[in-house]
Amino acid sequence: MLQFLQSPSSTPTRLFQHFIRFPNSNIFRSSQFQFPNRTPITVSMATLSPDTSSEGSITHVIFDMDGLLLDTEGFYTEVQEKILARYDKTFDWSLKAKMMGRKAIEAARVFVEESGISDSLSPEDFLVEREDMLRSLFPQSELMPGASRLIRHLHAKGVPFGLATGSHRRHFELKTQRHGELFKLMHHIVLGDDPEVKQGKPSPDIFLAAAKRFADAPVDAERTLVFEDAPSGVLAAKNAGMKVIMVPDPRLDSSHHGNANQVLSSLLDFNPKEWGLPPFEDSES
Ligand SMILES: O=P(O)(O)OC[C@H](O)CO
Ligand SMILES: [Mg+2]
Repeated sequence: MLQFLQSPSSTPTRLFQHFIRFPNSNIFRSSQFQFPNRTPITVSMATLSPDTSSEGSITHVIFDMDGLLLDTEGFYTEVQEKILARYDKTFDWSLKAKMMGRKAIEAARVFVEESGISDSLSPEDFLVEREDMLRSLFPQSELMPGASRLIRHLHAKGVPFGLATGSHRRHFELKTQRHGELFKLMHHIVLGDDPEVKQGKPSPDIFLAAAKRFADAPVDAERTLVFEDAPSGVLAAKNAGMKVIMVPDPRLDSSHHGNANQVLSSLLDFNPKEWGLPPFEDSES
């Protein structure tokens, strides 16, 4: 049974789920979720089969962090909803989709311009305003379902893996302060304020930098598998020539799924064998 978010304030309940398998073996999953105090939403999600060129070939793995390993995207949403409410505006998922995964200043520019408040609030002032609120929330960050299991599995099997997050150093430290033991298992970590990351996702900079830092670099981009939750991150991985599995929030519009090689509802659904990686020992996948 899948779990979604571990934060008690945002945990949805799955009301029902259907799976339909089509002849090309793509699986379409339709689920209805009930979020606390909200009307139920229905999510249809394609779990795309990996294309044949990726099967059996992955040698290295790169993880995104926010919204993929850590349940932190809700903090950004909460704070940005509060800021926009001051201008009698609503923060919705179409704007969220354009911001997530990006470097802070790049996301800030999108926020003030797309919401139409750039005459009243500069991107820099927006970052200052949200900073106090975020700093008090980030230490509460919880792991996403399946994150610990997957990281510990890859580590135990000797598969090289690293982290590539748009988060800058100060935020990274706050978000991971309760999860240091797990993040220490990463071979290396590339942050959004790394000098080599000239442009944030969807530029490939951060994934190219992460690929260069493996002990056995250079690595083959086509044999590198990225896990991402954000549309900008999926594009960044594809722009780097890598394979990408998207694990999106169910509220993200499914039009953003198309660029990924595979879309999963949860890291718990990942099947390493499909990608030539050692299978989990606690299940048949
Ligand atoms: O999703 P990440 O880990 O690249 O982080 C990006 C921002 O900090 C949050 O959207
Ligand atoms: Mg992310």
